[in-house]
Amino acid sequence: MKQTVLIIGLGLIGGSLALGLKRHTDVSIIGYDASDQTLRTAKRIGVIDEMAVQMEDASELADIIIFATPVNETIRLIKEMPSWQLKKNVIVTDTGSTKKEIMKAAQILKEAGITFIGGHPMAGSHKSGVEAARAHLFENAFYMLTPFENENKEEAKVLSDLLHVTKAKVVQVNAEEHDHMTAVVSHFPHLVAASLVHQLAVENESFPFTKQLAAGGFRDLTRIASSNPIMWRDITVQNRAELSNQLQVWLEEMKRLQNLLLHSDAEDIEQYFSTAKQVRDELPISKGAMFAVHDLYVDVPDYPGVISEITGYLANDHISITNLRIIETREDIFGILVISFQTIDDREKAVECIAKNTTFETYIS
Ligand SMILES: NC(=O)C1=CN([C@@H]2O[C@H](COP(=O)(O)OP(=O)(O)OC[C@H]3O[C@@H](n4cnc5c(N)ncnc54)[C@H](O)[C@@H]3O)[C@@H](O)[C@H]2O)C=CC1
Ligand SMILES: O=C(O)C(=O)Cc1ccc(O)cc1
Repeated sequence: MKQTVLIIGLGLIGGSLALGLKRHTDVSIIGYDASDQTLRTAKRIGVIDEMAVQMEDASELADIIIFATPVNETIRLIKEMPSWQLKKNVIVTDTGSTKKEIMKAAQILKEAGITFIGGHPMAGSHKSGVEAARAHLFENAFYMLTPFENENKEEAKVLSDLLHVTKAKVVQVNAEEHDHMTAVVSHFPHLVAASLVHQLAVENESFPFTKQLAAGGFRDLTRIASSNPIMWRDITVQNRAELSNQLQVWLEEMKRLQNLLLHSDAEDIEQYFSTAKQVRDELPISKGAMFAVHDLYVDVPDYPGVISEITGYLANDHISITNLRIIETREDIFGILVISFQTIDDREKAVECIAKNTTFETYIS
């Protein structure tokens, strides 16, 4: 039976879900966004099948309603929902980065006999907006569902089956556990990234050249500080208690580091980095999670036009690249061209394409 899915909020996550869910042949996607321009763009670039002019009217037609709005806005809309005309068996879910406050607000839906199952795909990026949406965003990433305890087992199965097509790994957790774990691996790191950028801004006043030197490590560590401030304001406000606990743990860790710096010998300092390296190296990094960048290294001779030659071959085979840089070029020897792709699949096609057209060696770090 054909399912109608209404997605409210057509930014990075709502747009990516719409594109992912379109892989179902028997699902029709209606989209709504508070921004008229976003709504029109979503229709024009084929992210949604139909535009909803009024959210409340479209909700009458939906079997599944997905809120992909900033988390404070999601709570506001959930509170309005009992006055909407909805299908009897509708399943309502969201994609918000926090779950406790959202589940608390959704009590009102439970009391009105409307099924609500919280959701959070653990994949995304610092980018926002419908133009950044990608069908493959959720591939291999965990997608957490937070149904009310001992409720909606069948509906959770319907939702999992629907989401399966995105190739995400759907798991169920409770909202408290969710907010604790995401504070550790996502929300608190965001505060640290923002604070490092603030530290650089202050430093830059006395040493303006510092900013120019902010390369590799600093950029890797602070990429997420370029995310949407409104989204992170809402997440921080909703997960304040967990974040404040994490901050306390961090301050204690910084105290330990301060002692190490001031009083320990080189061996203990090395041990600190070794333990961190070991734990970091053993992290189970999922292939598709988060903002994946798949680099391909190409040994290229240093002659004029070599880069356009390679990008030309890739363009002929319709392989999109997301970034391009050269590390180390010296006259008369091979340089290393690093090409970034959005998917592993694109990178594999690029390896074949370069092998077909050139004698340049390619390798993956
Ligand atoms: N960006 C990320 O990496 C991830 C974000 N999330 C969560 O997903 C949700 C959406 O985030 P993004 O897609 O990144 O944000 P976004 O900023 O790209 O898109 C949000 C969209 O919601 C629309 N919107 C705002 N208020 C609205 C309202 N009242 N009615 C209808 N539309 C409204 C905006 O116009 C915008 O198009 C947030 O709750 C966020 O916490 C979850 C996982 C990853
Ligand atoms: O850009 C990144 O690496 C992210 O961490 C994206 C992200 C942002 C918010 C989430 O709730 C989940 C993932």
